[in-house]
Amino acid sequence: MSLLITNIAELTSQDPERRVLQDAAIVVENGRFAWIGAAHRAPAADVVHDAGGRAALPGWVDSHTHLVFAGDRSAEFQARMAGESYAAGGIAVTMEATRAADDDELTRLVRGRVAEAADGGTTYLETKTGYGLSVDQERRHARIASAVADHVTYLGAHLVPPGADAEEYTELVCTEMLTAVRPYVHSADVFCERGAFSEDQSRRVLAACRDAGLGLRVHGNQLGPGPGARLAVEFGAASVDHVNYLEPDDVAALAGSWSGWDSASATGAPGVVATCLPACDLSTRQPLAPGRELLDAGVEIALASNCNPGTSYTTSMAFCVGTAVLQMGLSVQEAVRAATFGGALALGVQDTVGSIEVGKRADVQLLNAPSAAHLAYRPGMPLTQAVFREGERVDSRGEVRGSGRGGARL
Ligand SMILES: N=CN[C@@H](CCC(=O)O)C(=O)O
Ligand SMILES: [Zn+2]
Repeated sequence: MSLLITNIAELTSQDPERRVLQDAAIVVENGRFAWIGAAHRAPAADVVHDAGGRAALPGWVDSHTHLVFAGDRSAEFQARMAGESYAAGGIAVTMEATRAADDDELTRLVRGRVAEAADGGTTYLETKTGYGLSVDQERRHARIASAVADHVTYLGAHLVPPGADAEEYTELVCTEMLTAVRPYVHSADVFCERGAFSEDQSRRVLAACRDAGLGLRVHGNQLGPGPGARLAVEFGAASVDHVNYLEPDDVAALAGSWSGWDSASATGAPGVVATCLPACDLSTRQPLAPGRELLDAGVEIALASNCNPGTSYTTSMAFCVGTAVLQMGLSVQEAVRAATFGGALALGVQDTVGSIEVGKRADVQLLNAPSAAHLAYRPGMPLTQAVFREGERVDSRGEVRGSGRGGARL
C-alpha cells in the first residue's frame, strides 16, 4: 500500500543536500520514502493525506532519555530554582522510588512517556537504565525499556548506590551486571563526573562494555570541566552528552574525531557526536552547551530531551529545538538537523532514520505551521499535528494509533 502526503508548504529534508522544498509531496511505500518532490509532479498512490499547507520535517530522533523511573522530584527542582545546585546524589531518590514500583506500574509509566514523546513528533527513541543500580534491578529496567524503546543504553554507572563501595560497585557494573543486562541493550554509558564516576572508573566501565560488544556513550562535562569528552574520543564513543564545560582541547579533540567525515555529503567515518541537552541546562541553571562553537569547529551535534525526573522532565524535542535557536545561536535548519539527523548519528542509525530521503524509513511529522521556523518563532506551542512512523500514524490524534504496534510502542 502506498501513501501520498501532499500539499506540504515546506519540506525540511535534512538529506545530504539539506534541501528545503516548497509546495512539496512525499510518497511512502512499504514504510519507506519512495518519492520526494514538487506536489504538482507527485505520482498517484493508494491513500492520500492532505497536509493542508503544513510544514513537514523528519520525526525527531531523541538520542538521550532516562524514561524508566517512578517518583517525583519537583521539590528538588524548586529548591534549585531557589538557588540550590544540582548534585548527582538526587539519582538515589529516584532509585528508591523506581525500585518500589512493580513491573506493571513501571511499564505503564514508561509507555505513557513514550506515547507523550510520539505525540510531540518523536519517531525514534533511546532510553537508558540507571535508576536500578543493582544487578536484578538494572536487568529489570533494561527488559522494560527494551519493550518500548528503539535503542536501550546500559547506565549501571550512573551513581554508586548509597552504602556501596565505589570500587566494588564499578567492578559489579563491569561484570555481573553487564552480563545481566546484555541481552536487552545496544550501548553503554557512564556518568563521568565529580560525585559520580572518576576517570579511572569510567575507563574501566567503557573498556568492559566495549569488550562486550556494546556501542559507547558518555555523560560528560556536565557540572564542570573534566575528562568525559576526551574519554569519549579515546574510546571512539558514539556520543558525549551534556558538554556544558568544554575546554579548547576538548573541542579540538571532538573536532579531530570528525576528520574522516564529510559533513557536506554526510558520508565517511563518523566521529563523536556532541549531544546538547538544552532543557536540562535550563532546569539545572548550567550554562547552555556551546552548540554554535562545536558546529563551527566541525563537530556534528545532536539535540536531545534528556527526559528524566531530576534534571529535565520533558519529552519535548520542539522545546529543545526552539531553545537552541533562541539561545544557543543555531539556525532553525541547524537545530532541526541536530534533533533528527544528529540524533541518528549519535545512535549509529543515520543510514535508516533522521532525514527524508528515498529509501529511508518513512518517519515524518507535520506541524500546524507553514514552516519549521515556527518551532522557535512560536516557542512552547504544541505545533506537531501528525506523526508518521514507517508511514503509519503513531500520534494520538491519528485514527490508527497502536494498530499492530502493541499500544504505545513507538
Ligand atoms: N547527569 C546524569 N544523569 C541525568 C540526571 C539524573 C538525575 O538527576 O536523576 C542527566 O543526564 O541529567
Ligand atoms: Zn542523561
